[in-house]
This record gives sequence, C-alpha cells and structure tokens, in this order.
Amino acid sequence: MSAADLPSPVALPSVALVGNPNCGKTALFNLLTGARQKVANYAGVTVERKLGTAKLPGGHSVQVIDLPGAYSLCPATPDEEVTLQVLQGQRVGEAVPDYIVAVADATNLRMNLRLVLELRSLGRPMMLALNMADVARARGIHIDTRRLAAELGCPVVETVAVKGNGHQALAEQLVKHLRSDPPDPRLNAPHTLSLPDSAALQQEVRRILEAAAPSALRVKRFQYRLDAWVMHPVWGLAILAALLFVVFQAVFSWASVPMDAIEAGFAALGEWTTAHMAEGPLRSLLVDGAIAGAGGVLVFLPQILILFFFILVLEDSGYLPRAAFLLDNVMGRVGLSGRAFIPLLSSFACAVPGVMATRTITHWRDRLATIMVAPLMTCSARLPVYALLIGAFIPERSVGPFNLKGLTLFALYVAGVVSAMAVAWVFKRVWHRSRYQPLMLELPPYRVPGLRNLGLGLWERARIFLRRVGTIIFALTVLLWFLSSFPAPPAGWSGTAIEYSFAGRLGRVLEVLFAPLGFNWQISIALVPGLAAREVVVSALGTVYALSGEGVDQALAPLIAHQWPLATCFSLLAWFVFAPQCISTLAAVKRETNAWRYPIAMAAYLFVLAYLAAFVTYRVAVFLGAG
Ligand SMILES: Nc1nc2c(ncn2[C@@H]2O[C@H](COP(=O)(O)OP(=O)(O)OP(=O)(O)O)[C@@H](O)[C@H]2O)c(=O)[nH]1
Ligand SMILES: [Mg+2]
Repeated sequence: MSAADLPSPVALPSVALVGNPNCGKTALFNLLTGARQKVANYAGVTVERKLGTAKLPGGHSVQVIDLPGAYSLCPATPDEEVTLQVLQGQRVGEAVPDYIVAVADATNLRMNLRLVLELRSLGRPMMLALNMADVARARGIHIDTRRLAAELGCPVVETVAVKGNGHQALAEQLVKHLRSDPPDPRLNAPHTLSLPDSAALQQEVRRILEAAAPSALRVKRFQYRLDAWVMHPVWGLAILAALLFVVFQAVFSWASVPMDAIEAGFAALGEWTTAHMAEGPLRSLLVDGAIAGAGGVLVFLPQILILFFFILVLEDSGYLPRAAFLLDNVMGRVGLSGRAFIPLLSSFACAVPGVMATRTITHWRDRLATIMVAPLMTCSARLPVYALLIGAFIPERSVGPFNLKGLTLFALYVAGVVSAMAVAWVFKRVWHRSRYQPLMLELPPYRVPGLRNLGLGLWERARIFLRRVGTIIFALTVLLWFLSSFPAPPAGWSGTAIEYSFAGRLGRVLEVLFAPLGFNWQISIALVPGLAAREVVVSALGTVYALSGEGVDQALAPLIAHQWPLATCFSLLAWFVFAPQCISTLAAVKRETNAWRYPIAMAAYLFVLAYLAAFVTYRVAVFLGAG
C-alpha cells in the first residue's frame, strides 16, 4: 500500500458503533474494517475505543469507532465513561463522531432499546442496526423494521455480525446516508446531555415494541434448565472444577507429540549447523543463542495453543459470567467484587488485558484490589517455565486416572488463585472494607462457539507468541549470549569461558542474593532478562547452559534434571507463582491507576512474597530430603 492509499483519519467521516454490552459491536467492527479485535460472549469485552477504516460500496471510506458497551449514557463504570466521552467529543484531539450506528441485540430489544432512545435524544444523525438477526429469526421474534424505523425516526437495518456478508445492509445504508447527507460540522459542537427520565423511557420502549415487534415482549429463555445445573451451588462448582481439570490434563497429554516434533527439529538444526559451520562466535551465536535459546521457547507453542483453545471455547459459550455468579460468594468473602472474575480470568492469558478489563468494575477500591492481585493469576508467559520444570522433574506417571504432570500444573495454577484470594483478603483488612456489592451482570445466552471466531482467535494467539519469540525473546537471548561470551578468558583460565564473562560475574554476585533459595548462578543470570518477558528465563537457561560447555546435543530439560536438586526445582516453581518480574504489567498498572505508588507497591509485595515462598519451599524440600 502506498502512502496515498492510506486514509487520512482527519478527513474521513467518522461512524461510532454504540450499543449495550455483548450485542455484537466488535464483531460488526471487525466485519466492516477487517480488524481482529477481541469478540467474546460476555459483557465488557471491549473497554477502550478502537478505530478502523471501512471501505464501503461505491468507493466511500469511513472511519469506524468501536466502543465499550454501555447500558445508558449515564456512565456507571470507567468503560462506559469512555463511550460517553467519545460520543461527546471530549477526548483530546477528537471531534464528535459524524454519525451514530446504534447497535442492538434483536433478541433482547426490551433492554437494548432504552439506550437507542437515549441516543436518539442527542438529536444527531443516526441509524439502528438490529444485530443477531439470525438468532432472533430462529427464536420466532418478528420485527417490523419499517414500523420501527417510523417510530424511531431513523433508518433500521438487520445485521448478522458472525456471517461473512452480514453487514451488507448496514454498509449500503451508510453509503445512502453519506450521499444524501454529508457530515455537517455544525452538528459536531459538544453539547450538554439532557436524558429522558427512566420510567418514561421504559414506557416508550414498551409502546414501540407493542407496535413494531410484539413477539419481542414474549421471549422465553431456553437456558433456565441448563442454568439450574450450571449455577447450582454444589453441582455448579463440581462442573467448574471438572472443566478446569480437563484443561490442564489436556495441556500436557495432547501437546506431547507436536512438542517432541518441534524439539527434534531444533536439535537436528543445531547439529546440522554445528557440522556445517566453522567454529567461532557466529556459530556459537546461532547454535547457543538462537537455536538453544529462542528455539527452546518455541517448543511450548502447542501447549499455549491448547490452553487458549479452551479459554476461547469458554469465552464464546456464555459460561464465564455464570462462573462469576457461582464464585461471587467466595470472592465477596475475600473482598473482591464478583465483577473481578472476568478480569482475573483474562489474566490467565496475560495480566495486561486483565488489568485493563477491571474498567468494568464500578467501585475504585474493588477495582484496585483486583488490579493488585491480577499478576498472581498464572499468565501464559509462565507456562513455558512451568512446563520446562515439570517436564524435567516430574515423572511420567499416573495417579489414578490422572497424569501427574497435569496434576502438578493444575496445583500451580491453584496456588496462584489461592494466593490472590489471600492477598485480596489482606487488602480488605487493611482498608476495612466490609460493604458487599451485589453482583449485577447480564447473563448472555449459551452459544455453540463459532469455528471462524475460534480459528481466528487461535491464529491471533499463535502470531502473538511467535512475534514475541522473534522479537523480544530473540533480542534478549542474543544480548545474553553476548554478555555470556565476552570478555573471553585469558590464556590459562581454568574454568569455563562463561564464568569469566560479564554475565558469569553478574551471576556470581546475584547468587549471593538467591543462594538461600537454592538458585545457582545460572538461574540467577536467567532471572535478569526474565524481567522483560518471563519466557526469556527458559531461553536464557538454554543459552547459559549451552555456553557452559554442557553440549548442545543435550536438551535443556534432561540437563537440568541431572544437575539441579529437586528442591531447587520446587523453589523456582514457587518463585514463579509470585514472580514480580513483568515490566509491561507494571506499566499497565501505572497507566490505569495514574499513580506510581501502585505499581511500586505491587512490585515490592510480589518480590517479598516470591522470595519468602521460594525460601520456605526450598528449606522444607531440603528438610524432607529433596536437597
Ligand atoms: N449468532 C450471532 N452471534 C453474534 C452476532 N454478533 C455477535 N455475535 C456473538 O455475540 C458475542 C458478542 O459479540 P461482541 O462483538 O464481542 O459484542 P460487543 O458488543 O462488542 O461486546 P462488548 O465489547 O462486551 O460490549 C460473541 O460471542 C459473538 O460471536 C450475530 O449477528 N449472530
Ligand atoms: Mg466489543
């Protein structure tokens, strides 16, 4: 694409997608713009406004704005506030959008039309997209769109945002509008809101629906019977535990074949390179740095994809908000809001989106408590570290019907969750917070996960992981290789070259700090680049051991299994349950809280916990004879 093709965002008319949470705004946005923003079956997926360009029929282009879902133009949560700010042009450097596309879930008009009426009262050019038209039709909800358009005084179209061309009617209507009614800058002046009274709104919704879609008022919920099981206080918890358990078993048992293949591939590549290149720094960089280091992280791709497969299926099925209700009681007792469930669950992928997702939490202290414990959820960057250590030290054995490795991984995730609950409980004590906020959350319908969404989601995950391996992990590994190879030792040096290098000396210094935890100097070095990305600990260990003259023909796992006492493995695992080192999370916390003291407090408390946990684990393990 040449620079001329790139649309200038200032010149294009802007179209904002506004609607209730979970009505399919982002799915529509992705269809219109070709973007890949996250879509999932629960309220509060989008928490920041996103921009994209849509090419419409007839050569028109518009800038499309995807917004967080809102129940009303009176914001109750920080994400709803974002929506209102954008609509009123209160964001710095941004004008009021030229056109509003109100998006409504056609299966739930009784609720969705309230916001549509509020939007109408703004008096700005708008239209209504009745999304989920496919589901509405299947449920026998008939909507007279002409009548509805007449009642609302704006165009109404039906859309199906999960179908390839499900946005066609919307695109055509946009073009029609642009032709007949080009953007008028006079309408874009910020103005004060005067919203209709709530009871009057409800009456108006009823009146309109009786005229245009009487069947929408008689919707039956199909899901009550299933919910009686899924949200049952005993069966529900059993179902949740069983689900999570299957996930962790699968991460180990399904992944072994592709992982072995990738590992064998890298081993062969290393041998081939060693055989075909003259000895020297370049060969060492390729073999010890790139192949033993970054390649060692790539091996974990299958496990990450399996974990995300399950997360995506759960996200799309509509199960997650139900689990939030199920756990609301437990969460309330430790001082977390039930709304914290989804942000915390997102943190299993990465704490950064988890911290952002706390914008759906109304009260500041609830939100802060959730932010502070989010990094205790086991993010996917920890998976390679856990998997390496479990693969090396935990024998391939079955305990009853369970695989011992899967069981250990499950235990580590549970350790993270339990610690988060404990820390939240302490916060509650410190802040004397006892007010319990009842959980108000909309239950989405159950849905069979769409293959398209699933495939795109997995592809996106694979891309993110590969990009990390190819950029930050690779760069840090090369840097570490450099620091571990230079300066070269003088003639007559009796130890290995790495012990003489910068990294070797730094490792010896850090070892003093970490020796009480049972960490040797190789681990101590690896923890430093791990500050930027946790997986780098794995690649760094690969490089450090390869340079220690242990031979690259040995895979890392058997090597450390041979060299480290079991107590060190347990201690390092305990360290990583808390592992304070993730700069991007700390930066996200600074952004979201707008204060330095929170990320600093977070790093400090996590470091202390990690150190204590590893220390105690190591001592106990040594005492029990694992030293
Ligand atoms: N069957 C069907 N499903 C849809 C349609 N549009 C969206 N979905 C599904 O509805 C769910 C919600 O879609 P999103 O696009 O994330 O909704 P959103 O309005 O952006 O939600 P928030 O960002 O939370 O406000 C996802 O599971 C989508 O796959 C549709 O037209 N038909
Ligand atoms: Mg969205």
